[in-house]
Amino acid sequence: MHQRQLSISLYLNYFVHGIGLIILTQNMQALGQHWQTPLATVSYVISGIGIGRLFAYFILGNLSDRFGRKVFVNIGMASYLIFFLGMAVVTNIQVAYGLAILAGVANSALDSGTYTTFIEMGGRQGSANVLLKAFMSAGEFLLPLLVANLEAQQLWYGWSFMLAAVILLVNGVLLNRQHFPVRNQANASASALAVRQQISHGRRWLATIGLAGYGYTSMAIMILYTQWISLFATRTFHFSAILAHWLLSLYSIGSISGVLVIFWLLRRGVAETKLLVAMNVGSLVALLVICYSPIAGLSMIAALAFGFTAAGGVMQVALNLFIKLYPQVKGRVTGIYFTFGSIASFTIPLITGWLSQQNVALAMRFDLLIGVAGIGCVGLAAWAIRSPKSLSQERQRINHIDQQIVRLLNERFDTVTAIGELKQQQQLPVLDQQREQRVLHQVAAKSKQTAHTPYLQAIYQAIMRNSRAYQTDLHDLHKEEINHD
Ligand SMILES: O=C(O)C(=O)C[C@]1(C(=O)O)C=C[C@@H](O)C=C1
Repeated sequence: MHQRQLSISLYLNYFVHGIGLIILTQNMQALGQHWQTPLATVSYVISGIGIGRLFAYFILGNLSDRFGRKVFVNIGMASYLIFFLGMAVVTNIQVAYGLAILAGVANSALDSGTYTTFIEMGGRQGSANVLLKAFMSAGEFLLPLLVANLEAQQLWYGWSFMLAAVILLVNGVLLNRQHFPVRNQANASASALAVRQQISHGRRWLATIGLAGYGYTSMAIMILYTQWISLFATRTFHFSAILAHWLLSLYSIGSISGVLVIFWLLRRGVAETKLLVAMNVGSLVALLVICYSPIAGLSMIAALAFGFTAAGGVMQVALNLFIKLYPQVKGRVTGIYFTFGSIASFTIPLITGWLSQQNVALAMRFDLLIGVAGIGCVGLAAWAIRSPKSLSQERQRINHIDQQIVRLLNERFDTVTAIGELKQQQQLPVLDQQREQRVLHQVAAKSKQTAHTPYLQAIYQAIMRNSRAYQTDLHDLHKEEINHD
C-alpha cells in the first residue's frame, strides 16, 4: 500500500518533468518579449538544460548510491521548484541560463533517485520505470493546450510555470511522508541476481558496451525524428503542413500506446532482451517506410509504428537490464546511461544541422544509420546476456504452454458435448471412424516437425478415445434421466 502511494508521487514528478521538458520552447515568444531579446537568445538559454544534464548525471548518479534515493528525489523536486518559480519572473539572461542549468540538474537528480527506487521496490516493479515515460508524455501533451489557452485569454504566461510549482509543492509533502526501499541490495530482485550470476566477466563487459551505446542511440533516434520529420515531409515529399504535423502527433500517440503495451508485456514475463531486439527491428522498418515512401497513408501508419517501437519506453527497458547487471551501483549505472543520452541530445542537432546544409533528406535518413547501430547495440547486449537453458526455466515454459492446452481442451470438450447431443438426436453412433481418420490426417498435415507427427497422432487418438468415453457417459446419463421421469 505504501509502495503504491510512493509510486504515485514518483509518477507525478514525471508529469511535472514532462512539462519542464518543453515549457521553455512552448513559451519562447513570451519569454523573448519579457526579456526583450531575440528568439536566438531564448534558444541559447534553453541549451543550458542540456549542459546541466550532461554534467550532473554521472555525479548525481554516483552520489545517490551513497546518500540514498530519497535525498536525490528531493533535490530534483527542489531544483525544479526553483526553476519554475524563478523562470516565470527572471529578467536577467545570465540568471535565466543558470536556472536552465538547474532544470538539467533537476532532471538528473530525479532520474538517479527514481529509476533506482522502482528497481529497489523489488518484484516486477522494474516495469514501472516504463510507465514513467507515459507520465512524461502526458505532461508534454497537456502543457501546449494550457499555454494555448493562456495565450487565447491573454493571461500571464507564468501561470503554466506556477501550476508546475504548485504540483511539486503538494507532491513534496506527500512524498516525504513515504518510506523508500533499502538501497543497493544485490538481492533486491531475483532476476537481477540471475542475470548477474549467469554471465562471465567478459560477456558482462560486452553487454555493458552494448547497453551504454544504446543509451546514445535510443535517445538519438527519437530526437532526430522529432527535430526533422516535419521539414523532411514537406520538403522531400511535398506533404502538406498539416500532414507533416500529423506525422509528429501520430508518433506521440504511438509512443503512449507503446508504453502501455510494453508495460503489459513485461508484467507477463516477456524477456527484456527479446523485446528490445524486436522493437528495434520494428522501428528500423518503420523508419525505412517514413524515409522512402511518398504515400501519405503509409507514412502515417509508419509514424505511429515508429512512435510505438522507438519511443514506447525501450530506453527504460534497456536501463532496467543495465541496472540488473550492476545491482550494487544502480545510481551510477543510471547516471552513465543517461549521460550517453545527453550526449545524443547535444550532438544530434549539431550533426544533422551540418548534414541538412547539403539536404534535409540526408539529415532525416541519418536516423536509419542510428537505427542500425541501435540494433547492433541491443543485439550485442542480448547475445552477451543470453542465459543458458535451465531446468526450472524450461519447466516454466511448459507450465505456460500447458495452461493454453488445457484451456483449448476444455473448449474442445464443450464442442464434443454439442456434437454428442446432435448425434443422440439424430440417433448416430458415438464412434465415427472416418472422421477420426480425417482428424489424424489433419494433425499430420499441420505438424511442423515430421519427427513429432506419430507422437502427436498418438496423443490425438487418446483425445478422441476420451471424447468418445465422455459422449458415452453423457448418453448414459441422459438415458437414466429419461427412465427416472
Ligand atoms: O466429430 C465427431 O463426430 C466427434 O464426436 C468428435 C470426435 C473427436 O474427438 O474429434 C470424437 C469421436 C468421434 O469418433 C470422432 C471425432
